[in-house]
Amino acid sequence: MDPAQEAQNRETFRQAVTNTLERRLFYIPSFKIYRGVAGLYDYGPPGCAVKSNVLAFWRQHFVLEENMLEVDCPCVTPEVVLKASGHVDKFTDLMVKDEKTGTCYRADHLLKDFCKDKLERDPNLPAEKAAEFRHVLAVLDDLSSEELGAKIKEYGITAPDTKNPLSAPYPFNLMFQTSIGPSGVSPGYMRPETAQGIFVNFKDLYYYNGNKLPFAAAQIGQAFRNEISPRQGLLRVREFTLAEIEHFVDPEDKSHPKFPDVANLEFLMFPREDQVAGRSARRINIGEAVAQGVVNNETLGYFIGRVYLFLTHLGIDKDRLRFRQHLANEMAHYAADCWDAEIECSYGWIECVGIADRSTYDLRAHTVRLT
Ligand SMILES: Nc1ncnc2c1ncn2[C@@H]1O[C@H](COP(=O)(O)OP(=O)(O)OP(=O)(O)O)[C@@H](O)[C@H]1O
Repeated sequence: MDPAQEAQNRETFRQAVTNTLERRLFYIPSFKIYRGVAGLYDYGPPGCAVKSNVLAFWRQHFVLEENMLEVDCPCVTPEVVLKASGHVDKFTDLMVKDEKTGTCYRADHLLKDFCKDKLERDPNLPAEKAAEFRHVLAVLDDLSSEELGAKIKEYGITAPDTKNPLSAPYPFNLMFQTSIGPSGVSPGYMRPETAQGIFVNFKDLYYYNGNKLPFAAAQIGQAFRNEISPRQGLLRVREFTLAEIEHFVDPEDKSHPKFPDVANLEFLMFPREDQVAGRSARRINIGEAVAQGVVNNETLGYFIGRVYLFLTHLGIDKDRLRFRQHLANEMAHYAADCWDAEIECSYGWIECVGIADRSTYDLRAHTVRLT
């Protein structure tokens, strides 16, 4: 089937599924009677039931089976915590503005849409150009602000709704700001991740664990990100439930006693080198990936394996599940190595779980702030 027809069929199928889910109240655009707010959704009765089943299984698979220490921390977080963690200065996406209307777009999304559209819908695209667009898609997350701006200019990309020219890309902080208390002098943010609640409690949790490493702490709760232009339905929203684990390990010894339990698993992996070279994801044995240094250490490998088991038990097709290593620039400000579990759906490969070796970044950051 030609690519344009395939893209059209995918769109029609997705529309049908979306309509059914909305009609049956799996989810509803929030504040719909007031015309809604982009990126905010309510779950109706069946949606609540699915969500609560998934979270119950998550708690069983990770927290209970691994004896993790569960915590439950506030969503409103004082600025000092998120300043120390780096989120105030670095939790940004690159944004471009329609120069006439001021409408904002995520710069990387516009470039991605442009390249995908050319590849899918232009039957006369020369092979050389097709290879170039494929390369841009492969390294998209690695592009700097200047490189993104240059590509947008080179390809003549304009605002999707008006075709007006776009500004140069600039960073936009994704956190919702607020103030704590009536005086307005105590700034705070709605947490963009639940992990910081675990890090600031590290000392007490370590004590609770008998002053012994390794141990893991877990938290399920709401996270808030003021996404620039949310789309893709429930996949990219401004408030969502995160289930996070922080596993604390001796930085000099990242072996994991239960690694042999997962070492024989084999699944699709997409290491950094393969992405840059334009190769496809391939089946790799996780034991070998760790032995060859493709995955940095046993602890990271163990959790990649456990996430694979979690997702496939939930019913995710193993042929549509891959673990993709972050490119060098793509990694969040805190990560030393990072692998995303991505699931292929009608929007393409979508990140569903991030598994990062955050090294000592967070504990150091809070320690430095307090000394
Ligand atoms: N706006 C969002 N809406 C829904 N889920 C999200 C959103 N942002 C992140 N997630 C999910 O939370 C997980 C952990 O977030 P993480 O900080 O790793 O995302 P991220 O790498 O910042 O996302 P991206 O780079 O795509 O913006 C992701 O794997 C993703 O599944």
